[in-house]
Amino acid sequence: MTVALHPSIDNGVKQGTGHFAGGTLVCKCSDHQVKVGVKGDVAHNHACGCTKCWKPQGATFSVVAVVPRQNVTVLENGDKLQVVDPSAVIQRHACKACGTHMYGRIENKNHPFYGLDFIHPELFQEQGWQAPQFAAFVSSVIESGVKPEQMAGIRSRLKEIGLEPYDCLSPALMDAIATHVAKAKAA
Ligand SMILES: N[C@@H](CCC(=O)N[C@@H](CSCO)C(=O)NCC(=O)O)C(=O)O
Ligand SMILES: [Zn+2]
Ligand SMILES: [Zn+2]
Repeated sequence: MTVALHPSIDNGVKQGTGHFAGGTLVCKCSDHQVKVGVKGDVAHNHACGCTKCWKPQGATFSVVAVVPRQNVTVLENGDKLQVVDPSAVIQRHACKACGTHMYGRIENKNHPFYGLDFIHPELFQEQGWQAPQFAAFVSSVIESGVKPEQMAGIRSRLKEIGLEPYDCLSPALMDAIATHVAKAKAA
C-alpha cells in the first residue's frame, strides 16, 4: 500500500506555473473565514514532518513555504487569529475556530529567517504556486506517532515523487543558516 504523505502530493507533485502572482489564503471554516492576502509566489516550498507545522486531517506531512513578511496582509476576520505557541521561533497565527495555521511569523530580528513568513500554499484559493522542492524534518514524523519501521517506505515514497528527504532543512537552507551564524560571530 502507498504511504499517505499529504493530499496535495500523494498523487504526484504538481508543478507551479513559474509566474504565480500571489492570492488569498482561506481557512477551513464554513463561514466568517479568515482570509490572508499574499503578494507574489512562494519560495522554498517543502513537505515538513515536524510536529509544529499545521497538517490537514490525516496527513503525515505539512506543505509549507516562505514569503516576505511585507507581502502578507490579513484581509478578513483577523479577530479569529491567535498565536498557537508564543514561545516558538515561528509564531503561528491560527484560526481559533478551525485550527488552520494562516501564517507563521518570526519576530526575532536576529533569526536567520527574520523577514520571512511561513505559509501553507494549499490554502490559496488560486492555483499555480511553486511546487514543493524537498522534504524536511522527515525523521520528526516519528514524534507524531509514525513507527520507525515505516520510515524506509516513507523516504522511498518521497524520493519517488521527487522530494529529496532531509532530517533537517535542505542543504541550501542549512547553508543560509550557517552563513548567517558565521557573519554574526564575525561581527
Ligand atoms: N523535531 C521537532 C522539529 C521542529 C522544528 O525544528 N521545526 C522547524 C521546521 S518548521 C518548517 O520547516 C523549525 O524551524 N521550527 C521552528 C518553530 O517551529 O518555531 C518537532 O518535530 O517538533
Ligand atoms: Zn477558520
Ligand atoms: Zn515544520
